Amino acid sequence: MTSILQQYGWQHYCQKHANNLTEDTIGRIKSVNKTNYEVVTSTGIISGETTGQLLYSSTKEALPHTGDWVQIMPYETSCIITSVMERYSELGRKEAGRKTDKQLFAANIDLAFIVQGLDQDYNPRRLERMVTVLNDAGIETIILLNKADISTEVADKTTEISHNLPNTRVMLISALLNEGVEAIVKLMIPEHTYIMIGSSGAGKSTLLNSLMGAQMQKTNTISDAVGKGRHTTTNRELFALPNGSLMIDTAGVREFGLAMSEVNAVELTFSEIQQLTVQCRFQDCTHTDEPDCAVLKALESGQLQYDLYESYLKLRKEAEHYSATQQDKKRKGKDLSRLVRDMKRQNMKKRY
Ligand SMILES: Nc1nc2c(ncn2[C@@H]2O[C@H](COP(=O)(O)OP(=O)(O)OP(=O)(O)O)[C@@H](O)[C@H]2O)c(=O)[nH]1
Ligand SMILES: [Zn+2]
Repeated sequence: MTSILQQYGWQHYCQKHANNLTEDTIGRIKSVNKTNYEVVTSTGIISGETTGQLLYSSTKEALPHTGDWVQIMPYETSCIITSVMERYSELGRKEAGRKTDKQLFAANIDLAFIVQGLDQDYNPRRLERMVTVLNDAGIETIILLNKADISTEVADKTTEISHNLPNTRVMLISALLNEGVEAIVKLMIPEHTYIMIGSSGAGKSTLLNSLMGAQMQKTNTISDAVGKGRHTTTNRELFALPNGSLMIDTAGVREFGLAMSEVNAVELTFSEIQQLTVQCRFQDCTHTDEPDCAVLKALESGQLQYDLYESYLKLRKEAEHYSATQQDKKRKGKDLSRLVRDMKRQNMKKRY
């Protein structure tokens, strides 16, 4: 019989980070509520708090987050978290109002599903941003275009996204009607951890419901072992699905700013542009004003679309800004938006 820890991916984690810890001293964070944690342990799902030392000696980022594996000391019916174990992936965003601080969403994720509705939620630029962030975090990504049942331009929109993001798998679903969900269930691997991200109203909870089937338990996830009727107000929670996989739901995530360190991630996302860049005359071409730039040529000929190029420049600028290295900082000096405007103007002149 698989233990509850195995169900929550302990063996999968051990394949990534070998260790000789025993199951009774470890746990996995299911949800976070300020300084209180819901922890999956060998004895069940219990509540926990960090030691004072961990709380006061850590940056926000280093504190336990949903999906984290932690070392614990059982204490009566709850536990004390003594340390956070090494993460194999982490997903974060830029903190509002701050320049480079990262706010973590979740840790130890194998694959991310970006859920976007084909209604007014549909926004290719936002998808590109999200894919870029996930590329940067080294997390495999699948785009789920939801609400296929009520959209009129399903084929056009799907083609547009597949064209702009050819390296990212796109799946069409209707979470509400349970269409396309079986295909998702099939590709999920037991013990692997998945996350759903997307705007409020995209259909994440509906999809989670579909994936959970009859076992949906969102409103009563707090273990009775804790004995408190505490209602969960967290917006990030790890669920064990009937298919043996784990899913983190991130309800209410509206803004998804970039917290990228790698400019390369932007290039990876815009593979259409990346393919052109190898044809530029200069290896360090910024594709903004250099002679014999293949990207600029493609823009002129209409082979490359302006909005995609603009999106690329914007994201690259953000990534460069975030990047800590001096070399990258030098490159960000150019007024890219003005440049794009000038180029558009030039193009208009040519046309008329
Ligand atoms: N027509 C249609 N409606 C859907 C579909 N999926 C979700 N909806 C509806 O869209 C609305 C929002 O869905 P939710 O699942 O609550 O969205 P969410 O992404 O969880 O939103 P937050 O919890 O605010 O982050 C609900 O009224 C759903 O019934 C779908 O495939 N088709
Ligand atoms: Zn170039």
